Amino acid sequence: MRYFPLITNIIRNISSSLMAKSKFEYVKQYETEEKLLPNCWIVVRIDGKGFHKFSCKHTFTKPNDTRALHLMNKAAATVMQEYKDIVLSYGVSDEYSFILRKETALYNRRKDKLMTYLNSLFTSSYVYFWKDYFHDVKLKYPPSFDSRVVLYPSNEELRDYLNWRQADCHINNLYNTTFWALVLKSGLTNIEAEQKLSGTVSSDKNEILLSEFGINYNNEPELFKKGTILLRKKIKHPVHEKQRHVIYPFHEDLIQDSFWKKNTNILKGEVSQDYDCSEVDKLPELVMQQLHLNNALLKEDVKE
Ligand SMILES: Nc1nc2c(ncn2[C@@H]2O[C@H](COP(=O)(O)OP(=O)(O)OP(=O)(O)O)[C@@H](O)[C@H]2O)c(=O)[nH]1
Ligand SMILES: [Mg+2]
Ligand SMILES: [Mg+2]
Repeated sequence: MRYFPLITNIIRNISSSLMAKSKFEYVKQYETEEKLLPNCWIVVRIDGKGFHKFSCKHTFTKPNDTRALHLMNKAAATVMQEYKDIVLSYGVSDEYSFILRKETALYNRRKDKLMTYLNSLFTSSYVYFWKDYFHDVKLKYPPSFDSRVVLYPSNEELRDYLNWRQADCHINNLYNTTFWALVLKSGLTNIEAEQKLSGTVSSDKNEILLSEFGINYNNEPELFKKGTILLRKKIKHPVHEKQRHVIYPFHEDLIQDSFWKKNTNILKGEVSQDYDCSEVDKLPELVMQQLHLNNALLKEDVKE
């Protein structure tokens, strides 16, 4: 009988902790969830936090670092492979926009779920694949990205959104190309270069590039001038000829109607389209990786 008080104590403790669970659970009611409007295009745009500093710390090439841009594309392609309702992604500099088809029912269109899953998969992929693009350049600290969701009710607004981002890419790239030519090739200070460019229009910058540096801006890489459009395409595997879905990078003008006439599936909300990539040896590296091919292997296989 002398154990009785001990046992009652234990029972009291267990029951009070059980009660505590239900007593505290009311806080769950404070959670809210936002469902995105039906029948609207969903755009999730992510952007690197403080990439001005990040690019300096990791000695990115100025004004464009091809390794960094390809790493961004790899991270975005990883997101598209996971989320099939993304019909198009557009990337430039330290940002990427993901376009989900109007009808998507992914996570019941819960805003928090969509935004945080896309962002965290992008961010972890950026870190995960870092060494494949930067090799012996060590990642000095963990990068992070912000994200926002924007809804567009019409195709016209969606197209204008993408036009806006690509026009921004063009304006910034023309400015940066001229600015860094003045600093790195003519020895101007940053302030002098800024002063020289203030008040100039596009044609003035084209003229400076051509007359002072012999650079024809039109011949700059499309990756820099247009950014990257990722689309899901069905292509014929170059070796065993089976149809395969891949995320394919394009560096084209999406402001033109011709882009939308070629890629009719996007506005219809169809997630992929057949693509005839007849020039096998010109397959982008990003696609080669998805087909588990490397250049040497491909050449051998194609010869056979
Ligand atoms: N050198 C170099 N810098 C780059 C490259 N891509 C992006 N950056 C840098 O990243 C910056 C991105 O611009 P923002 O996103 O407006 O600025 P941020 O510093 O990231 O600041 P927040 O986005 O407001 O956190 C550019 O201004 C560049 O400094 C690149 O290829 N080469
Ligand atoms: Mg940024
Ligand atoms: Mg940015």
